[in-house]
Amino acid sequence: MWLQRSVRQYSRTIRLSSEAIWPPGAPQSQPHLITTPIFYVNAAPHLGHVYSVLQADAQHRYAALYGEKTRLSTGTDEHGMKVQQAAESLGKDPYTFCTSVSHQFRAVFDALDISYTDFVRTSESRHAHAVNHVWLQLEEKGYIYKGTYHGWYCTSDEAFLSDGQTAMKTDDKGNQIRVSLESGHQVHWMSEENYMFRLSTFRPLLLRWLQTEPVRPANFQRIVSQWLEDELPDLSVSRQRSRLTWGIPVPSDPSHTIYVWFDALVNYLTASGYPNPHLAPWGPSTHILGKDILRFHAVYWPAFLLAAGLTPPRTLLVHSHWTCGGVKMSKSLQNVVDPIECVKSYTKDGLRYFLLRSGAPDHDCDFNHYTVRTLLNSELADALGGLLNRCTAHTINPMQRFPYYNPDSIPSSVHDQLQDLLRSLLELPAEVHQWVEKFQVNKALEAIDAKVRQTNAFFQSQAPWKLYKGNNKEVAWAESVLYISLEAMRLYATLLQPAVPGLANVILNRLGVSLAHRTLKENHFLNAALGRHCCFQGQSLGPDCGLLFPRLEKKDGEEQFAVRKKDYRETQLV
Ligand SMILES: Nc1ncnc2c1ncn2[C@@H]1O[C@H](COP(=O)(O)OP(=O)(O)OP(=O)(O)O)[C@@H](O)[C@H]1O
Repeated sequence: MWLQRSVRQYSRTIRLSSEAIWPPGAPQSQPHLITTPIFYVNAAPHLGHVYSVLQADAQHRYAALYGEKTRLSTGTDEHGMKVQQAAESLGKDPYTFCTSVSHQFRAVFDALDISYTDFVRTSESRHAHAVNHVWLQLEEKGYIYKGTYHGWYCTSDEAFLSDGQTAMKTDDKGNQIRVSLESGHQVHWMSEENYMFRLSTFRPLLLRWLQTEPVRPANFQRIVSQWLEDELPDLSVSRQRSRLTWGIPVPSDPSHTIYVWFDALVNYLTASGYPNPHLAPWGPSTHILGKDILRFHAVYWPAFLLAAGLTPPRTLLVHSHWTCGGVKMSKSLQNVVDPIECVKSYTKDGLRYFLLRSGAPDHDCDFNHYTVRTLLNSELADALGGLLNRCTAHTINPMQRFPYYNPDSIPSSVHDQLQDLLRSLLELPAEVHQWVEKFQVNKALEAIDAKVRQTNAFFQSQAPWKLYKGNNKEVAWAESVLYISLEAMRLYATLLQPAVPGLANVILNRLGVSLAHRTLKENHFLNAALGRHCCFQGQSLGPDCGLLFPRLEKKDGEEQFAVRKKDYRETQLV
């Protein structure tokens, strides 16, 4: 609250006529906003972009498991020099070029079942309206002034850099060039009269915000703390229009174009409906982003929000990079993997599972097809698919139902093993919750996989198919083993919905679980084993779904597919 200005103060500074755009109505409260970065449309989407979006989608779907309403916003960042140049090189006008690439991003997100509730294009008029509005507020409050920027500019990253953020390198032609230390891209000296934002003023407030530990995992929070140890220079927030025409003009001075990162970051406000006076202005937000854009989100963005009298982000969830041959997968290096090709090879849920299960937020991961195939075969085809098949196969479950659990049937020799299994199953939702909170969905999936294997081992050790041939007590124990395994499967499928919604849906349909029983809110598992009523006992299974995830075979030449590999090591510095 110490950061939030009143709605009245916020609306007092409105100069543009919002009434012309939004009809009058009562302000509505805003559900928590989860966002991906918006993606720069200078080239087609690759697997790295998909990873950011999948992480956000998993957070959004996970909140829904607990009945929490969130919104998920993504989109495309369409202004700036790189897009202007990419369009020129193809002889297209920038808007036509942006539209076609933006559609490609959207098609990829749709192919992966990303449940976004808004897709913002920065070329939309609602976005220009939001950007103008923020700019005018900042200008009116004296946070924007005209000055002269002297310093390094990296067009590739659209970033202003200090001397210390650059280094000299020798390019492949033997020339000495200056590059950004962070990205390796070449920088150029720039001296230009433009508009400056008083970033320096906001250092104390940013330090206070940082005390709320908004940046996760902790290693990235430490990086931001280090940045804020030094004084912050003011930030150039415009380019002369004569140099950059493809962008939003400064509202009070059309001879300048608004800096592309100022423009892009405001997309999060656009997604919240800002500056619609009939909506609550800006609620809690969680931004998911790659580590390459941490400074923009952890320094500039909260400063812009604070300057506009709005609350800084509640959480920044930062992830590391996918690499190809040890080098960051990136559009400009062209060492990219095509997500659509991957969906064709591994299925939508296969790709989702691999990326979320293998990608780690705190360190880079290398992509290769052998690892994908091995992981999916082991965890989805063999372990998860195997368990589903075991407890639903007609030979083992001829009645095709959840059987009754009988505590008197438990053999004394199995007592400890059963207690262990039940305890670990009942602890699983809390364990998963803790990993998701820490932005370690990979660990959450690892925990689920471990329990799937434990359940498989339990099933195998009890061999219910043999017990069915024995006495009444043995048959009752066989039914109890089946009940526990089906309930475990129901738990896994429920918890897997945020990561692999399609596969989870297949499992829950096969188990005959109604939509009302698919959340974690007021949904209990293994009730009968805990001596409580369980509505699933005696309930029929759903229709047979066949193999859950057929094993993947190695394809000839798969090493080449989708990796459009120029010699990126050579091009890295030019
Ligand atoms: N290799 C990657 N691994 C993980 N995430 C990535 C990767 N590349 C891009 N992203 C995600 O997409 C966001 C936008 O990336 P961007 O559009 O700059 O892609 P890029 O391929 O690095 O482009 P360029 O080569 O032009 O710098 C990143 O901040 C990050 O969230």
